[in-house]
Amino acid sequence: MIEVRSLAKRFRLPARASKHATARDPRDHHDGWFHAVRDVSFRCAPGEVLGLLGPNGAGKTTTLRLLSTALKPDAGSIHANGVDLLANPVAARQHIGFLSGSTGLYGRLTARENIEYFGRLHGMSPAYLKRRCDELFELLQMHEFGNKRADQLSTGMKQKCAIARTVVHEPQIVILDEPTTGLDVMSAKILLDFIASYKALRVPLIFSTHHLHEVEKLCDRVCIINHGRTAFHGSMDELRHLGGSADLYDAFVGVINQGG
Ligand SMILES: Nc1ncnc2c1ncn2[C@@H]1O[C@H](COP(=O)(O)OP(=O)(O)OP(=O)(O)O)[C@@H](O)[C@H]1O
Repeated sequence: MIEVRSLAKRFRLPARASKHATARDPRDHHDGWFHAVRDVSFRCAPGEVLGLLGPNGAGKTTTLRLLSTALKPDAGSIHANGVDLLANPVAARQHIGFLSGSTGLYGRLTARENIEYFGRLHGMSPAYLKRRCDELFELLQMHEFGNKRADQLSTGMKQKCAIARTVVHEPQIVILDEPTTGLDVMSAKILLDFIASYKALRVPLIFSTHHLHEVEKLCDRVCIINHGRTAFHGSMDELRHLGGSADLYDAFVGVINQGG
């Protein structure tokens, strides 16, 4: 079980920017800091997929970077099965697979070499790594371009490769930032099936998206962030019936409008 409580993260603003702080975004203080994430809480149990939603700039990527321990929060806690991830972020990273916005692939290596490289960094043995690569190539349907250099791959191919790299070491927590960006319909379907397969593995998976149909299809639980705060956290059923209509789009818009 992943439990995130009251996370907060602020960024130092350049002097000129803080002078021009606007009243429009409540996170924009006149104190020289931008309070990107102010109070975010949610949980995700093994076998659950949690969707992180919110308007552009709401704080989703920052929250996922905090969760992955790439960024250190100013306040709040993150526990995985009762273990405090922030107490030992280096050890925590061994158990986390984090797909960030950038693919982070080495252009001169082939798709397969990239995945193998990251597997070796995680200390996987050659036999285990081969088995795992074969499995990922099958699941993500990557055979066609496995031997192509990463800098010659299409956007969608790169994204599949980046996802394979993220999960090569069979992490106990999977965090994906907008994983279907740039994927065509067929590739997105392969990826959505791949995400769904984590339910059977009982590995908690958290992903951000702007696509409500993906949430509808995959998620057990949803966290909606607005202006750096959790505006809604609950099950899909709770979200659907929030405003009386079963429509996800209406529910999402209602949560955002209510929060201001
Ligand atoms: N390093 C930083 N320094 C200053 N501000 C930052 C920094 N990183 C993020 N922000 C600001 O924090 C806010 C939240 O950004 P974040 O990338 O988390 O949003 P998001 O919800 O992922 O948005 P999107 O849906 O557009 O990807 C934005 O206003 C962004 O400009």
